[in-house]
Amino acid sequence: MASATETPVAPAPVPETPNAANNAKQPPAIICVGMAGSGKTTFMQRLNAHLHTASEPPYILNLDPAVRTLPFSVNIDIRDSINYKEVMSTYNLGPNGGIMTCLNLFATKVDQVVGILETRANAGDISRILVDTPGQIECFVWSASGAILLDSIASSFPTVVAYIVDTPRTASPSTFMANMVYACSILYKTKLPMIIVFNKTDVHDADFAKEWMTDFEAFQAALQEAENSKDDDGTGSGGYMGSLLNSMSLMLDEFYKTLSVVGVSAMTGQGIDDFLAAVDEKVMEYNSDYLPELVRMQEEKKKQRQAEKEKELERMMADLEVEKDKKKKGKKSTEEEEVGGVEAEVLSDFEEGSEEGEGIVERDEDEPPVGEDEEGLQDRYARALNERGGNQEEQWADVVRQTMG
Ligand SMILES: Nc1nc2c(ncn2[C@@H]2O[C@H](COP(=O)(O)OP(=O)(O)OP(=O)(O)O)[C@@H](O)[C@H]2O)c(=O)[nH]1
Repeated sequence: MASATETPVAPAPVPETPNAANNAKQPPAIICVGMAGSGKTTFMQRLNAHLHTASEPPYILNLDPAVRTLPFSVNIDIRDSINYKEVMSTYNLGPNGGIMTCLNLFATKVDQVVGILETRANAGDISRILVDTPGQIECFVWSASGAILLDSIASSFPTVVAYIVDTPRTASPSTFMANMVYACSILYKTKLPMIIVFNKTDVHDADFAKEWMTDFEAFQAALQEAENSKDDDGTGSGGYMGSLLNSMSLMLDEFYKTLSVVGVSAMTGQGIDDFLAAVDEKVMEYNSDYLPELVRMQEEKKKQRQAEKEKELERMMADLEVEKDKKKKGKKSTEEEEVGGVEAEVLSDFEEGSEEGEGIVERDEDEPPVGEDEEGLQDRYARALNERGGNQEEQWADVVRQTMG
């Protein structure tokens, strides 16, 4: 079976270094992630209706290729450019592989998508960008293409992740903890400001969750109670599970401090204003904490790429030099062959350890006797000096020029 990774994955586009001042003025992008059935689509529908009523129309982006129908109109839809069923059958993929492959294909168009968003944002006719994502969170958050899409949006717009939680199904300490660990992993992966949205509060109030997140002892008490009985999953939390949850809740205490928490009902619209207030708060956090870090990281990447380019150039130049040297050497050895081998002649003049001369090279008959040549040169200097007037230094310079030249 072909794997999703065999299909083209977008070469990580290099988002332009974000302009901090410009980014701060852009409308916020809200990325809705959450487990299947948590109510992402219904939440987006409610948010869309709410913003339209307030005459602040959002711009909607759907990144879920597998969704059949959406109860609101979408401005950019992954399904318009990629057919999920066709991708599955072409590449012989299962549902998750199909989603990942669609995202991979769509990520190759991310520049166009961000370009469209920027044009609309600059025209000033959108208040927020809402992004719906597949319920299979890992297909989006942990995939290369998901990261490319997120990074590209986040480098152009103040971006906030809204993690939607199905509140009634999170009422037991163990499922609550599992959800929080998942949220923590998303925060760790995206490094974006996050809002935990406890949805379906019309069915189950989210106060218990807020309490567990702020009061460690309250969570411990709930844990103890679950240990003593069977929790609503019928699994219980006794034994090692209890102590594991205990330690995890301690660890997550720090994580909770970085979050905004709101309870909403996508069905009734309750809590939507609180959510929008939390978005404004997180946009401030994006501008103060995330953006400078993003700029720093992208500057670093740019430098790294520049250094790599320079290294590549150096290597290329070195290769060229080697080629040149090789050519020169080739030429020289041909010349040497032509003149009968200069090196061979030199070696024959210095017959090391030979019986006749013990390493002393005998001079040819036509060579002047040793020392005569040097004396001749000195004589010539002296003669020239005597022939010239002027001070000694000038004379000497002239002589040197004459004799050497
Ligand atoms: N009572 C109640 N039900 C809700 C609420 N929000 C969503 N639901 C229901 O939860 C179910 C799942 O909602 P969706 O919006 O499709 O959830 P989703 O997260 O988009 O699902 P996937 O696209 O499959 O990941 C639907 O039956 C909704 O009607 C809510 O606030 N209250």
